[in-house]
Parts: sequence; C-alpha cells; structure tokens
Amino acid sequence: MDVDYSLYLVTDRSLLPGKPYLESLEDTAALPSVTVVQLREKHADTAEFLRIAQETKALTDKYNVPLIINDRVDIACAVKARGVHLGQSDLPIAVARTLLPAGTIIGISCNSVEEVRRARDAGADYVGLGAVWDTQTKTLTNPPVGVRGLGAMLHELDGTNVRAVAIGGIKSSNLARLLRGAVSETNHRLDGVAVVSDIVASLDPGSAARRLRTIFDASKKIDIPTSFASSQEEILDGALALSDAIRKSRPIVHQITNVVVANQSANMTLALGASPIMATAPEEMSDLSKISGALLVNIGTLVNSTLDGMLKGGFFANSFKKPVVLDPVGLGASSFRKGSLHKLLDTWQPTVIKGNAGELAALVNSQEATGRGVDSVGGFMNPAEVVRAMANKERCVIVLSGKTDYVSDGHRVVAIDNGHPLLGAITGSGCMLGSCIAAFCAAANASAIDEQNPSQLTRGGDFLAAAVGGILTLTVASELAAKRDDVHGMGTFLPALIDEVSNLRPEVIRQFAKVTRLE
Ligand SMILES: Nc1ncnc2c1ncn2[C@@H]1O[C@H](COP(=O)(O)OP(=O)(O)OP(=O)(O)O)[C@@H](O)[C@H]1O
Ligand SMILES: Cc1ncsc1CCO
Repeated sequence: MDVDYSLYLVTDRSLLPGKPYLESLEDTAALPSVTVVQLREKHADTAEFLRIAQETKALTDKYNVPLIINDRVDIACAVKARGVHLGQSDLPIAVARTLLPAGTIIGISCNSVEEVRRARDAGADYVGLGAVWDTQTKTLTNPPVGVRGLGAMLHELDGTNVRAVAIGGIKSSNLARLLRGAVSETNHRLDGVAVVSDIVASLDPGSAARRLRTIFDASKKIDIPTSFASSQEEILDGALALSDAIRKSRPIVHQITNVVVANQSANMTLALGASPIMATAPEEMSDLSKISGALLVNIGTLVNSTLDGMLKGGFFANSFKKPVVLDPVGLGASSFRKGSLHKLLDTWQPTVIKGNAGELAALVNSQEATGRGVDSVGGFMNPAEVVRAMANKERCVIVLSGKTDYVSDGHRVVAIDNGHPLLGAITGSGCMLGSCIAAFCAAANASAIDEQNPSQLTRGGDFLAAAVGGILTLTVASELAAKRDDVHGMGTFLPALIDEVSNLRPEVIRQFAKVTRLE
C-alpha cells in the first residue's frame, strides 16, 4: 500500500517536555493526523536503538502508521520497519536495497537539485528536501535551501513516482507560507511535510499535529481562482470599483519604506483616500497587522533594524491575511540588499512584487537589465513573458514598472501605457506606486469573501486588478498634473501630482486608461 506522506513526524527524545516518549508518541499516533513516523536516534547505542525501535513499532502498528528508521538499515530489518531514511553520507541506496526486504521504502535527504537528481536516478522512493529553514534540532552542514529553493528540486521529480517531503524548521506558524511557495513552475507540489519540534516539544502533541494537518489538507483546496475578470474592460471595471472602495472604507496602509520618500508616500496614500502609518519597530508589527488593511515593504534605505521589522511585519501580515506589497528598491546595487531580500522571501509570501526592470532582473539573475543605484538601465526583450514567468515562480502578482507597466498573476498579462516622463524624472515615483498598489490591495482583500481556509495568506481578491488600479491612479494623475499651467518641471510636478490623485475620479481614469490584455 502507498504511504501517505502528508504529515511525517520525526522523533527526537531530547525535545520531550517532560512527558515519557511512548506516551507522547501515542498522543499523536492515536489521532489520524500523523501519517508516517520516522524514528531518529542520534545518540543511542545499538542495543538501546533496537529496544526503542521495537517499542515504537508495536505502537505504530497498533495505530496503523508506517514506521521509518533513520540511518540504520540493520535496525530497520530487525523490526521489519516499513522503510529506512538515509543521509547523503550513509549507505548508498543500491546497497541498502540489497540488504532490505523487497518493498521496503527508501528515502534520502537532499539539499540540492543535483542530490535530488541522483536520488531519483538511484531509485529512491521519496526525498526529504531541506533544510528549509535553520533548525535547533540538527546542526546544519549545508545552508538552508529556503522556501523558494524547493521549486527547482520538485521540478526534478516531474513524471516520476518519487515522493517529496520538506523538512527543517517547519511549524504551524510558517506552514502556510511554505506550502504556498514550495511549488515548481510545472505545479509540482510537496507530498508532505516533516515536522520535529512543533509536535515533539509540545505539551499537547496531538493538537499540534492536528493543527499542522489541517493546514496541509486545506492547502490542496486553493489556487489562483480562474473566475477573476478576464477581458481588459472587466479588469478595468474591477480596478475602478476598488478605487471607490478605498475612499469609502479608508483602509490603513502600513508602510515600512525608505527615508527618501516616507513623507510623499504618506501624502500619496492620503490623496487616494486611505490612511498611512509609517512604522518600522519590530515590537509593534503584530498589533499593526491586526488594524491595517495591507502592508508595503520597500527596501530603499534598508538597515538591519528595519530588516527585522520587515521580517516580522510580513510574517504577521501573512498570519492575519493582510496583503503584502514588496518593492525591492535598488536590489542589484549590493549583496546586502540581495541577501536581505532572500531572507524576506523565505519568511513570508508577498502578494505583489513591484520593481523596475533593473530590480526585477536582479531578482531573477538576468543580465537583460541592470540597476544604476535605484534606477534602471536597459529593459527586457519580452517583458510580458518575464512578468508571467516570475509570477508563476514567486506565486504572486508581478508589476514591472517603466514607460509601459506590465502586470501578471501568472495567468493574465496586462500592459498599461499611461504616465508622463516627469514620473521617471523625479525620485520616488516607483515608491509612491508601491503605496498606491498597497492601498488597492487593501480594498481588494477587504471586499473578498474569507473562505476561512487556514492555509490562505490573504482573504483573497483580484490583486492583479488592484495593481492595475494603483498604476492607473498614479499614471493618469501624472498626465493631468503635467498639463497644468502651474507645473514647470520636477519641483512643481510632485505637489500637483498629489493634488491630481486626490481629485481623481474613476470616470476620469476610465476616460484616459490605456490598458491592454496581452495574454
Ligand atoms: N518615461 C515615462 N513615461 C511614462 N511613465 C513613466 C515614465 N517613467 C516612469 N513612468 C511611470 O512611473 C511609475 C514609476 O515607475 P519607474 O519605473 O520610474 O519606478 P522606479 O524606477 O522604481 O522609480 P523610483 O526608484 O524613483 O521610485 C510607473 O507607473 C511608470 O509607468
Ligand atoms: C534615491 C533613493 N535612494 C534610496 S531609496 C531612494 C528613492 C527612490 O527609489
């Protein structure tokens, strides 16, 4: 019979919170939450390992849960375990197969795409992918692969029967983010998640396991809805409806942004009809996530203390189902920015990533465009394809700003041809665009029906239409501002732009909008 890898418990007696080992294991195995148990004994000698394996086998048999033994092929044979889990420096899979009874499952830990390929070719039944995050239960010999590193590993298993579980630092608090991000571009998903301390160290391991299993099962039920607006007219209608919704509901838009634009972004948010709060302290992120409608994270003048706030801010926004807009300002300029951005993306799921060509090229390691500090030089040959592919990889809406703006959610691709060269001339128009998109995302999220799915990281809503609404508001207003008699150049343009946004009505946006649905 096939093994169900959904919730794969790895034991660790050193983490038990004072409860006897078998009692704690029975608390979880008795419930249908845990689907596989791996016995991991790093310090036991052979006799002790055998004794514990026999006791564990008796218990897992009682509840019909398959038992997998870590490392020790001999112990797996002795207790007739369902499988064995090998490390990269343990017996090779082919050798282990000759020693084990036919049909025994062999799994192996993999930390790279190359290791997954070798495991697949060597006939592994499943692979343990990770460590996803740093973990206290094991000293890592390789750096964590991160949530976004898992997609390429899963891709290697396309068309095979090799199952995949992720391992390393997985808890109920980060599981939804993991499941959202750990998908290959071909939509290959994890078959399960391996958990240690979140269950073993819990005083109520049964409830901890149930929580994890509920999130895992719920994640199978969501994907990007295909029922969203399809034609460019419908997308425009959706965007304009959100413009009205912002003025009616005045959402709080929490912004962790750079010191260059904080004031103009706050005023831009007010002009849209929303309410800004510019706050960076990690200590207040949980409280602010509860009251705000959306979060903007802009790394323009990143320092370590705000990075901590950004890590926590996005994490709580995901937990409270508030959309997060990420602006990777000047990403290519330094390795500090790149390293920090990867930390952010491994900790939380953005709803929209918005950048200019240089910034998005830095995110996908493309040479087609480069950054000159915070500005962009060059552009993509096929911008529509870039945003569509990135949206699929990052599992969110992607906005590529420039003379023409491109937006995609991985299914739909839209180009917007509004704007004025003065937007490109002043500093911070991209940053203000991020604030506009965040306000529109807040309105989209608030108007969605919350499906109460614990694996969802927002309530839902058409965030592509939200991005289109944010872009149109700024760019149409820029065209109107540039025409004014009192605008003579960059200095007079910025206040006029804020005036025009505050006076802008949906009918006027409709009149000027140049939105094209490309795919
Ligand atoms: N030459 C232009 N013509 C029309 N619109 C423009 C032009 N340059 C920029 N824009 C508009 O300005 C907005 C900001 O995009 P841009 O690519 O300039 O951001 P950015 O480079 O991140 O800006 P910054 O770093 O100054 O914040 C977009 O909506 C874009 O359409
Ligand atoms: C000029 C500048 N430097 C860091 S952030 C910023 C604002 C435009 O992105």
